[in-house]
Amino acid sequence: MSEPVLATFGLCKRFGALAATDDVSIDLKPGEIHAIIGPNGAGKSTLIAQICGGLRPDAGRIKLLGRDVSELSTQVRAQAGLGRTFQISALAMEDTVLENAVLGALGASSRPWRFWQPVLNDSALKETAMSALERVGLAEDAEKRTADLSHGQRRQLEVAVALTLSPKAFVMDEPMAGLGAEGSKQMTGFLDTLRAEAPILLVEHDMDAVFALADRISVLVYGRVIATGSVDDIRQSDEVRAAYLGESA
Ligand SMILES: Nc1ncnc2c1ncn2[C@@H]1O[C@H](COP(=O)(O)OP(=O)(O)OP(=O)(O)O)[C@@H](O)[C@H]1O
Repeated sequence: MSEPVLATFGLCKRFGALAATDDVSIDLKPGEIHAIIGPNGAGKSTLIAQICGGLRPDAGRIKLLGRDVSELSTQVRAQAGLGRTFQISALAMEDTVLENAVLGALGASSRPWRFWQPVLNDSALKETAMSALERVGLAEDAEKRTADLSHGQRRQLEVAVALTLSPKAFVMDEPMAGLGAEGSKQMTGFLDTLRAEAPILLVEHDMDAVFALADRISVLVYGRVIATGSVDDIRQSDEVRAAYLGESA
């Protein structure tokens, strides 16, 4: 069986008396999309923040490609291959599409920040950024102001920014949010192709997308993983239906 690209071991995070994540051990295997679902407040964002380095776990470890990254900063984890997209856009709206992508590529660059040279004159960074924009179908919009993109295009740009880091694993927080039916369908198709590049840990409320994409689903309820399995396993689980799916049925 193939080694996981990303794995958590017993992650815990408490906010006062509340266990936002409680002994969460999940993994992400090469080529797969592993979806994390759960009701509002289940701990999904807390889990992602711990994996990506924004929140320090009270207990537990995180490994990326077998390397313990638990003590590393968000930026170093990104440079080590953790590609992240956010629930709320982290793009600079007044900058162009290309500038946003170049800034992403700069995060991956191991060269020191050459502030005497305008970033956009760095042809290597620009090339990396343009090739990421091409991958997501935004090359023709490179000179547009990011604020002038549609919501769906901004989501694609976020993926392009993550792509500039040549990620070994993606962690995506609700990439379908606000996209509408057609946009979700397009993004679903895109993520389906992206898994060949790097596996995706996908937090998503859009169950059509989750059921279409996920190789495995883990269900988080009150900070605990109550089930992990295939789409069929999860759909047929009485425990999951009672705890989660039943809510919206
Ligand atoms: N900084 C914080 N301080 C206190 N409580 C917090 C903090 N962050 C999250 N929580 C609480 O921890 C629990 C888990 O929150 P989290 O945002 O991780 O859930 P979620 O599954 O991502 O929810 P949603 O689907 O609504 O995004 C919630 O009860 C939330 O109120």
